[in-house]
Amino acid sequence: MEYRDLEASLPAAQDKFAIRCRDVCRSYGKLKVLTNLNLTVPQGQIYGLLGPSGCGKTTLLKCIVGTLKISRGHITVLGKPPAFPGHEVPGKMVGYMPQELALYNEFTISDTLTFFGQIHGLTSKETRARMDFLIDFLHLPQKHSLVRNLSGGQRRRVSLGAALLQNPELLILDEPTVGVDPVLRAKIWQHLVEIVKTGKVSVIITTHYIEEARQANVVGLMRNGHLLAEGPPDALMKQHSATALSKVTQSVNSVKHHIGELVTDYFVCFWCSVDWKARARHILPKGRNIGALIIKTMVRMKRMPGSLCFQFLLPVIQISLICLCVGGDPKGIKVAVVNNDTASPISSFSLSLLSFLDNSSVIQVPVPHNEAFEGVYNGEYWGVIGFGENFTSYLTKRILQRQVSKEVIDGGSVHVWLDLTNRQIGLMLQKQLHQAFQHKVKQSPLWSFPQFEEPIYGSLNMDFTTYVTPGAVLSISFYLAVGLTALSFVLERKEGLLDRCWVAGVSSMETMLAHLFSQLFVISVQIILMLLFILLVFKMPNEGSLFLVICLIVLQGVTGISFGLVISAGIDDEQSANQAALGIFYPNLILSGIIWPVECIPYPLRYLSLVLPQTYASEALRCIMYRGWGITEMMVWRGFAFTLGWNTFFLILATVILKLRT
Ligand SMILES: Nc1ncnc2c1ncn2[C@@H]1O[C@H](COP(=O)(O)OP(=O)(O)OP(=O)(O)O)[C@@H](O)[C@H]1O
Repeated sequence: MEYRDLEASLPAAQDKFAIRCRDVCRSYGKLKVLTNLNLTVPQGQIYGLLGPSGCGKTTLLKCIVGTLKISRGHITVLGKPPAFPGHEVPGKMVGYMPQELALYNEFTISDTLTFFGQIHGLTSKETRARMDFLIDFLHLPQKHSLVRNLSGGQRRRVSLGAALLQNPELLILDEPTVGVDPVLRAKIWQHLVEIVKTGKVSVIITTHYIEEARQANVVGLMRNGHLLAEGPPDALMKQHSATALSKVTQSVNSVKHHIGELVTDYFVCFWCSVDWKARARHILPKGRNIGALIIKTMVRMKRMPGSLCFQFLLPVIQISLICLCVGGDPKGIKVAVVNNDTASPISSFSLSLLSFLDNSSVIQVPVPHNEAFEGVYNGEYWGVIGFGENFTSYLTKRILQRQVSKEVIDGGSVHVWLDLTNRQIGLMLQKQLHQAFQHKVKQSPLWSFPQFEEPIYGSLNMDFTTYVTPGAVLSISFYLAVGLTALSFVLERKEGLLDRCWVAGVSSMETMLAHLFSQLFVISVQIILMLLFILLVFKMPNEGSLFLVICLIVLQGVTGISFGLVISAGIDDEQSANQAALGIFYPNLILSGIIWPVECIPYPLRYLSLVLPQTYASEALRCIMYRGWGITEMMVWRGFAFTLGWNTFFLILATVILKLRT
C-alpha cells in the first residue's frame, strides 16, 4: 500500500469529526507528556488508540474530557472545546470510563447506575430500563450486589456500564477490556461496532491488544507523547510492517498539515458566540447534581453505620475526656504530716488547721520526721507538712502580741517541703494549705485576709476545665471537619471518582456545596451531642445565647471544611493529607490560647496567635458562655468576623489551587 492510499483513507477535513486535537501539548511539571499531538476521531466511528505504557494515552483522554488543561494547542469535542459554556461535554453527551475503577465501594450496582442516571437527568423509568439491559449485556451479578463484594473484572464491567448508561454520543474508554474474559470482550466490541453503525455515536478507546484494535475504524499509534500514525487498521498495519515507521509518520504528518490548514481559526470564534444565559447555566450550581451527591453521601453513610456512629460520638468522647481529665484538682495526693505540736488536741491549732484540708485531695499520713523525708525522696509522698513543738503557743503569741521574736515567728509557722517536679500537684497542695489557713483565720477576730466577694463574671470555684472547654469544642469541630473533608476528597480524587463525576457534568462548585450540606448534617449532630454533654452532664455554665454558641461552633466546623478543601486541593495522597492536618493541629492548639492564655505567649509569636482561626473565636465563645455577652460586644463579633474571614480565604485558596493544578 502506498502512502497515498493511507492519505486517501483518512477522513477529509470537511468530514464531521467527534474529536479533533491540534498541536496539543501537556506537561506534568518539567515532564513533557504530550508534544504537538494531532488526532482526529471521525464522527460515527471507533478510534483505537494504541501505544506503549506511559506514552501519554490516559493524559490525552483526560485532556479530551477536560479534567486536565492543555498548555498549548486546541481540542474540539463534539463541535466545541471541552467545558465550553452550555456544551454537554463534560455532561450527558459523553460517557467516560477512566482507567481507575472510579466506583463507590459502598454502593450496589443499582445505586451506582441510579446515581449516574440522576446526574444525567434520566427518569427513574429510563434508568431502570438501561440498568436491566446493561446487567444482562455485561453479565453483571444481581443489581443489589455491593461493588466492594465484586471481583475485579465485574467492577470493570460496572464501570463500563456507568459509561454506557445514558447512551452518550461519545464514548471515551480507557482500557475497558482489561480483566474481561475473551467472550465478553468480543461481545463488548460487537456492541461498540453496533452502536457506531447509526453514525451518531463515536468511540475512542485505548487498548494494549493489537487484535482488538483491528476492529476499530481508525487506529492511532502513539509514542512519547505524539501520534506516529493514524489510519484504518489494516492500512496502517500493512504500512507499518512494510516500511520504516518514520516514513509513515512523515506521510501522516503531511496529511494532517493539509487538514490543519482547512480548519484555521475554528476555535477562536466560540467564545464570541456564547450567550449570557448559557454562561449563567454553566456557572450556576444545579440542584439535581447537588441532590444526587447528597443522596450518594447519605447512602454511603447508611452502608457504614459503624463509621457514622464513630463520627457522631468521637467529638463527645473527646470533649468528655477533656472535661474529665484536664484542669481538675489532683485527687488522693499523699502528704507526710510531722506534727510535733505539744498542745492538747482540743486547743491544738495544728490539728484544727489540718482538719480544714480537703481529705479527697490530700491524704495526710502522720509519720516521724525521718520517715517523712525518706518517703518524699522515695516518691511515696508529694510533700511534708511540719509543725514545731510550740506551734499552738507561738501562733497564739503571734496573734496576740504586736512584736514577737524570730523564734516565735518561726515556731508558729507551718513548714512545708514539696516535691515540685509535678507543678500541678505542687500548686494544688499550696492552694489547699492556703485555703485551710484562710478557713482557720476566718475564725479569728484579729486576723483578716482579703475578702473575695462573689465575682463579677464566673464563679469563685471556676476551674481550669471551664477555661479550656469552649476552645476545645471549637478545636474539635474544626479538626474533625478538616480530617473528614481532606480525606474524603483526596480518596475520591485518587480513586478517580471526582474526575468521573466531573465528566458526568458535576461542577467543582456542586461537589463542594454537596459536601458542605451533607457535612453540615454530621457537624450538627456532633455539636448537639457535644453541647448536651458539656452543658447537662459536665454542667459547664452558659450565661449567653445558645443560638450564638451553636452558630459559632457550626461556623468553625465550616471553616474546618474549607481548610480541608485547601488540603485536598493541594495534596494528592491521603498520607500527606493526614500529615498536613496533624502537622498544624498542635501549633494551632497551643498558639490559639485554647490550653493556656494567649497573654502567656511571648510577643513575636503572639501576633501570629492573634490571626489564627481559633484565637478570637475561642475568646468570643468564652465571652458568650461565661460573661453572657451578645453579638454587639466587640470581643464577640470579632470572633465571628475572623471565623468568616478565614472561611472565605480558605475557599478562595482552594479554588485557586484547584484551578492552577488542573
Ligand atoms: N499526575 C501525574 N503527575 C506526574 N506525572 C504523571 C502524572 N500522571 C501521569 N504522569 C506521567 O505521564 C506519563 C504518561 O502517563 P499516562 O498515564 O498518560 O500513560 P499511558 O500511556 O496511559 O500509560 P498506560 O498505558 O500504562 O496507562 C507517564 O510517564 C507518567 O509517569
